[in-house]
Order: sequence, then structure tokens, then C-alpha cells
Amino acid sequence: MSFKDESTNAYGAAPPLDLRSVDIVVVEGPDRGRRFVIEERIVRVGTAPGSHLRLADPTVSRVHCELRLNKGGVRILDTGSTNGTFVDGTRVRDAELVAGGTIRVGATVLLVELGEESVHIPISDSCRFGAVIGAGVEMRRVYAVLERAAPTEATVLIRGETGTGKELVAKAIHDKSSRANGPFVAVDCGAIAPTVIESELFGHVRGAFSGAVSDRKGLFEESDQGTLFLDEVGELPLSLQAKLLRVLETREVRRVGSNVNKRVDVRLLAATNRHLAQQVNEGAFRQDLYYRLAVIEVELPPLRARREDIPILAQHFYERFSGNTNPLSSELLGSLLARSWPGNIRELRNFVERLVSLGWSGAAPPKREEIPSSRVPHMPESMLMPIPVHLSLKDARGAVVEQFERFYLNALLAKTNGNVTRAAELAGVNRRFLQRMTARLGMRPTSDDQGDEEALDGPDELTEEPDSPPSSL
Ligand SMILES: Nc1ncnc2c1ncn2[C@@H]1O[C@H](COP(=O)(O)OP(=O)(O)OP(=O)(O)O)[C@@H](O)[C@H]1O
Repeated sequence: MSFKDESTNAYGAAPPLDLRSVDIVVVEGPDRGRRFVIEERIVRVGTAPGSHLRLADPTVSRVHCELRLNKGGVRILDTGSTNGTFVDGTRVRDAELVAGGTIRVGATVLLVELGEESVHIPISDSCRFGAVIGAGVEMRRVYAVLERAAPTEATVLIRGETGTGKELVAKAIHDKSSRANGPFVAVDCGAIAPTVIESELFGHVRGAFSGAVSDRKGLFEESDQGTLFLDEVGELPLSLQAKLLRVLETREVRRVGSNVNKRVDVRLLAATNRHLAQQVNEGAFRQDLYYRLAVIEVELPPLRARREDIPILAQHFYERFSGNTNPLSSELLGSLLARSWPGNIRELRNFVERLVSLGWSGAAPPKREEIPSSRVPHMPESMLMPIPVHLSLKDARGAVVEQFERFYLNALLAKTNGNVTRAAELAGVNRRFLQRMTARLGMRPTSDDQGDEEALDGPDELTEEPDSPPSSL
């Protein structure tokens, strides 16, 4: 089975998803007597101006909870509210509601009834969106939103756990927009130090700060005529959120140290894990920016919630890494389906890549020894050392760091079979640095690296074994 054709629908035409609307009546609180008919798939409840169901109750959080229509009725998710969400008296984070049930948020009580209207949820016929693969109904619902959103200029907020494909979705939106021939620039806001993020995004002029030896474009200017994807947008410091909002409103940027504004033509896409609403409630993320970013919002389900996509994804990765199209054996697919995949699609991808790189042909089910562990080495328990309060902060920090370096190096060298050059590449440091570090820690790699020029001190063997649990397959 190959998934090269965009319109391929090996799973048949997508059936329309028609849901019953839901009526919510406020039975207690300042909004008592108000009635809301819920006809949207996702409804935000809170005091923030952008809420679908906006309440006046000051004990309700800005983004208090979310209601989601589904086949069974309504699901409710607390979005990090301060005072909690209660269903029929029980505090919940994620619960199914039944008709006639009550929700309490702050001092407000809502009665939930099934409505008369029918809510039509579009489901795409396609089983992929650009490079994003997945044929289950959850993903097709996402594609239906993306298909409409991509050609527009709308900002899209992509939510999802790590490894669920947020960046891939952002790139696919860009590729299907009129900006496809322009640049696509992705930036992980969590990976840039708060002190330099402003100049990264907006650029700087020479002399703006020490080290600014020449004028430099920021990422907004780099993505002019294209798309800028802000990954982990919740990591942006508050001061920068205000500046970002201004750029979104004025479409102009000002380089650090300059007093000239420059027009930019950029479409913004952003991604976050689930905590952005909570950050809004805690005052750590601007509510106006949140709603500005979430003009269209999609949530990518974790792999555990769309297990039906595991075979098609595994087959896709297998074809990509091996270059052949043999169907994967049902035995292998069965064992893949039985795994939990906390790292989501990235973990599945890496797993198949390792399987192929270990020489598995795909013709027959892999032998037990051909199946790599998908588990990452964890810090050993002995890393939980007593806090060395008898040492100064500097020395205590040094002791902890040294212990970490030892475990890190051991795991790294075990992964590369002692090859220092490869280990240095993986660690993002140069080889000599890694060799000096190895020597400083009194370790010697069992190196297959013929080019090692420096003699290393210390014992001949790595003394601590990395924590490598057996394969669970
Ligand atoms: N639906 C999908 N179809 C095909 N490949 C996918 C899909 N989702 C994710 N991948 C692959 O999984 C890996 C992780 O995806 P991506 O980087 O887009 O995830 P992410 O949600 O942005 O992760 P993070 O939050 O860690 O940045 C990539 O190699 C990507 O190509």
C-alpha cells in the first residue's frame, strides 16, 4: 500500500459527521437565565472577550474550560482554571457530560441539555494533508479545517503533544498557500535565550548591544512574502508578546536599536502544547495575543488516540527509509499497535528508521534481535544523589554536573559504539572537546575511531553501564 497520491482514499469516502447541538442554560450566577446553543465543535468557556460562552462571573477564569461536541454528547476539559470545573459536584479535568447534567465553574452553574439542531462537522475525504499522513476520522476532521484555512491568510494555532506533527502541519499549510514559493521559517521559541529572542525575531542594527557588530535581519524579515512558524509560542516572554501583538496589528517590525519601522508581509503560524490557556489564566500569556493567534485552532491528537493510523504511518516510514514498498507483516503491525508511543509519531518514525538501519529487509517479520528498543536511556536512580548542602553552590553545581556528564557520555558512547567522532556530532560539540571531557572524567571510550590523536587518561573500559532496558517486543 502506497500513499503517494493526495486523493488516495483506501478507507472509502468519509462519512459526514452529524452531531446534535447542545443547549446550555445558566441556572446560577451573574448570567442566570441566559441560554447558549452550542453548534461549534469546540466551545471555550471563560470571561475573556474571545470566549464562545462568555460569562460575567469574576470567579470564572479567563479561559476556564472547553466543551467539545462529540458523538456521545459533550466532553468537558478544564483548561487550567483557578477555581476548577465541577460536573455534578465532582471536580474534573476531562469528563463526558450527560444530558441533564450540571457544570459548575466559579459561582456559575450551567445546565446541559441536548438541542434540536444538527451540527454538521466536515470530514475530509483525503487520508493525508501534504506530508501529514493519517486516515482516521480525527485526522480527517483536522484536514477539513486545514483545507479551508491553508489558502487564506489566517493565523493558525496548532496544538498537540510533542511529536504529533505540529511543524509538519505548519509546513503543509505553507505549501498549500499562495505563499508556497516564499520562505518557510520555523523557530522554536523555547530554544532561544530570552535575552536574544527579540533580536532573533526582529533583527538588530549595528551597535544595538555588545556583540552587534553589523546590521542583521530578524526572522520576520527573513520570512517576508512567506510564513513564519513560531513553535512553543508559550515560551515567549511577556515583554515580547506585546511586541509580537504590535507586529501582527501593524505588519511592521523595528530592529533592536533602530527607530525605523519596516513593513513585512508574513503569515504567522504558531504551535503550543496544551498549556497556553492555563498560561493565560495565570497571566503569563497575553489573552489578546492568544485570541489573535487562535483565529483558527487545530488540535493534533496523540498517537494513542488514533491507533488506527499506526499501520499507515509505519508503512509510510518503512517505504521512506527502505525505499521499497513491501507491505509490513501483520505480526509487526500487531506489535506496533500494542505499544504505547509516548513520543508519538516521532517515536514511531525513529523506531522504523532504526529497524531499517539495522538491516531489516521488511520481507519477513523482524527477528527479536532485529527489533531495536524504542526506549531512550533514562537517568539511573543513582543520579538522585543527596543534595550536597555541605558544598558551596559552585562546588555543588559542579558535582551534579559532573555526574550528569558521566551518564550522558556513557549513554552517548554506547549509542555510537564508542565512536567519538559520531558521538561529538550527536552532542553538537567538536571531537577534541569530547575527548578532553572523557579524559577529565577518567573514562576511555572503547573507540572504533581510528583518528583519535589524543591519549586519554583513565581506565580502559567504560565503568558505568548505560541504562538500556530490554526491548519490550
Ligand atoms: N502525521 C504525520 N505523518 C507523517 N509524518 C509525521 C506525522 N506527524 C509527525 N510526523 C513526523 O514525526 C516527526 C515529528 O514531527 P514534528 O516535528 O512535526 O512534531 P512536533 O509536534 O512539531 O514536535 P515538537 O513539539 O517536539 O516540536 C517528524 O519527523 C515528522 O515528519
